[in-house]
Amino acid sequence: MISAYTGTAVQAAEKPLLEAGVDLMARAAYGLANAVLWRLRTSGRVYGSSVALLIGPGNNGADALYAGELLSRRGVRTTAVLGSERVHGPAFAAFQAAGGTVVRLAERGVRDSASLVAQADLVVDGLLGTGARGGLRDAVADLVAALCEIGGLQVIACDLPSGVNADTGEVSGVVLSAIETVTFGGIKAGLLLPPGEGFAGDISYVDLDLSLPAAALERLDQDDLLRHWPRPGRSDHKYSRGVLGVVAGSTAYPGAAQLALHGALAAGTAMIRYLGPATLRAGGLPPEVVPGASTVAANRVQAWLVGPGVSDDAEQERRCLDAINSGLPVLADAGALPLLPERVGPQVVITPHAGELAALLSRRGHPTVRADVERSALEHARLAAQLTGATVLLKGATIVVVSPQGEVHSQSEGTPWLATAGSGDVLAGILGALLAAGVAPPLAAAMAASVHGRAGVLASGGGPMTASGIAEAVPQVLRELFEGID
Ligand SMILES: NC(=O)C1=CN([C@@H]2O[C@H](COP(=O)(O)OP(=O)(O)OC[C@H]3O[C@@H](n4cnc5c(N)ncnc54)[C@H](O)[C@@H]3O)[C@@H](O)[C@H]2O)[C@@H](O)CC1
Ligand SMILES: [K+]
Repeated sequence: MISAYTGTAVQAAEKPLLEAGVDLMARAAYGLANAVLWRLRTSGRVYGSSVALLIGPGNNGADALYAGELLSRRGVRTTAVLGSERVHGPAFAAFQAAGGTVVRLAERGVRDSASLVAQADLVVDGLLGTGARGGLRDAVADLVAALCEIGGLQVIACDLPSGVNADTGEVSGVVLSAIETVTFGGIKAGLLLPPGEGFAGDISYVDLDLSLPAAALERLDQDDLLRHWPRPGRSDHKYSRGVLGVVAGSTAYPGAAQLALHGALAAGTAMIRYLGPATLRAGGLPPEVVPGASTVAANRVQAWLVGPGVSDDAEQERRCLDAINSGLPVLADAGALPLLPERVGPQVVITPHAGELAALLSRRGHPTVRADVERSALEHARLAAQLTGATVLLKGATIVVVSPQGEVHSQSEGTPWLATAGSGDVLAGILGALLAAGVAPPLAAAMAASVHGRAGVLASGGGPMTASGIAEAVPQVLRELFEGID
């Protein structure tokens, strides 16, 4: 499990150590300098290479300056570009004493400074850290905009990419994309949330031995999947493993039902009862799927998956609503989202993409458009969880899961190739399988997101794939997970 924290929580945890005289900054700078040295070494040489340091007014700039001091002492040509008048005095003095060159943005100007920085082998972004309020401003913003336009820079972010909110991952204004972020004391939640994660690159963690509070966000890893993924025991039979009821598809969209069913079967559901249009029931279903009784109440299941491909079909919509109101664990996706009652119980999971979440919030008196959700994904997912009472899985390159109790997960194992028609239906199937097996909604949502992403990577192999391909890859992902146990 990867745990992440708010900037405020990390700062509060630093306080007692700082008061006890522990030089946390030296440890942070040492970790940062080592990350830079490793990058320089793997790309050729350390001695004689050049590193540009972008320096802001606070302790984040100080970390970068102290790292610059260490690099200078290793024979790296270091140039600090000071973005503001204010700079951490002792760090600045140490950097100069080690032979670092200083350039002031106000004197050198944006264009000249940008071309100087662009010539360096590596750039360290030490402009803003956890003390930032909003994004980069004025000439510093212009400098970063110019650097983004030049492109191709190898940037290492100090603690977090400047302009990314440490707590929420929101991005204000222009941000330099890093190949790596070296973060101190605790991984900041904003590095694992969209859109901030997209700027962070690889995340390296420098442990400062802080006593941290409960995590603000958790990300499941391979061990968590292995620990929690349901596997049949010797005494299990097809019913005891959890029966899933599926209300999906319509005459207009039969494919969505197929994909959701494939997803659920691939993820290990041993018994599925399907409710849908007669055309699909009469031969269009995977052979493993059992046609269910026509009403929700007449089917014995452990969980429901409702909504994929449900459109303009009053009978299917009625079933979706009955399933949502059944009191059983239920995943409501796509066509079921507009049918969601004002409030539901915590056994309900919804899986909107940004546009669907915006529509759901707008229907509940919070006018929202897709771009708002994309800009501050966590805030909107959290609001939807509070308003509806459901666990919310917000789809995207980084998937965010928020429970009505406020637990936050994020997963981003996927590949951009996953953005393909039907991919969400397969995800719904995987998640439905977990709910039917009795996994609690927030954990089920995070595990489904993780396995869907992994299956996408496997199916893609670096190229295009189909949604069916994702479902076909799921058993292999699980086989690799279970390898060597039992
Ligand atoms: N507390 C500590 O001793 C440690 C802190 N560490 C570093 O310290 C950082 C936090 O330091 P600070 O609290 O000084 O925060 P920052 O380095 O983010 O600087 C905040 C200062 O910048 C100014 N500022 C805020 N928003 C701005 C904006 N949008 N544009 C321009 N200026 C703005 C404000 O004057 C504020 O005082 C962490 O990110 C980390 O890099 C590490 O060295 C580990 C130990
Ligand atoms: K930074």
